[in-house]
Amino acid sequence: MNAAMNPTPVQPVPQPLLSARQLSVRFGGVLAVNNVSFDVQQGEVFTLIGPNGAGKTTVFNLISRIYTPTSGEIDYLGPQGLIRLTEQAPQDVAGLGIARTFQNIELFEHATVLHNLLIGRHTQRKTGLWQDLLFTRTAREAELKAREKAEEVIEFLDLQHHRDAMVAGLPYGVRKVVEVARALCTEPKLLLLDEPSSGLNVEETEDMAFWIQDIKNDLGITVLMVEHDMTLVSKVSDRVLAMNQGEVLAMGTPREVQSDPGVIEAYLGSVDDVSSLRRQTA
Ligand SMILES: Nc1ncnc2c1ncn2[C@@H]1O[C@H](COP(=O)(O)OP(=O)(O)OP(=O)(O)O)[C@@H](O)[C@H]1O
Repeated sequence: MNAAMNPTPVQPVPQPLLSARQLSVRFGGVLAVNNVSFDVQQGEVFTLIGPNGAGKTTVFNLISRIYTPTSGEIDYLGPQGLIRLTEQAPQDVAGLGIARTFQNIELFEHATVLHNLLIGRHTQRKTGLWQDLLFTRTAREAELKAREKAEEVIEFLDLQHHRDAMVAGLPYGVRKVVEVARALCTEPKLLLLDEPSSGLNVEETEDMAFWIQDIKNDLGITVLMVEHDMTLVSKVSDRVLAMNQGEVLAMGTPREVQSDPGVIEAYLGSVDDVSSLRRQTA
């Protein structure tokens, strides 16, 4: 058999988990997002950075379906195959394997850590109201599975010590981890983290970086985050998308984006800021 009859096998290109195409969002006279396209690959940590008002949160809210784009679309490789995410109802997003945390923690303050996790898991429940009320076998099995998952996540994120504590009494850094835990209880394919380091001190931010790496490496979950702390961004991101005034400025590895002249000028502003960024990411 000659070489022409036995060609080198072509490696299949992995399908992106999420593909945003030419997204634009207009709020009255403000073009918050202008023709933004990007792919998020399966298993990567993809981070949106940019100065205040760049449009990061708006892009984030398009993915979690809080907003609908003025134009453009987002495709997503969900548990049932490729779907047009921008056509899904907001309340269906969690059921599609997309979980999120919030910049300002949104937990039930007067419930324990375990109960918050069980509530988070509720989006996965396939049982109906009557099954739950009558506590049928299916409902019992779902309840058992929810508890197993919650315990597994508590152990994974080292929250055993806080398992039965009221959220209201926990330090802020622990609450941030509980929010991540609640999201993980839904067994997401895509985890959206909105400024995971906001409000955390240096040590807590380092811990958060470890958790994000473990979530990616040990659980194989794809992470898309908005983040300002460049130390955290550089440590955990595979790729970074820098935005400014609603537009894409640069996309690439943290190092590539950080040395992009457009990013340095628009995002960092001054030479002092650039040196401080280099020190942080060295
Ligand atoms: N619901 C809204 N109604 C009107 N304007 C909005 C709305 N949401 C965002 N904007 C505007 O869109 C632009 C982009 O805002 P966005 O919150 O997406 O930026 P950001 O990059 O997340 O900023 P930050 O880092 O401060 O959170 C800003 O000019 C903002 O004022």
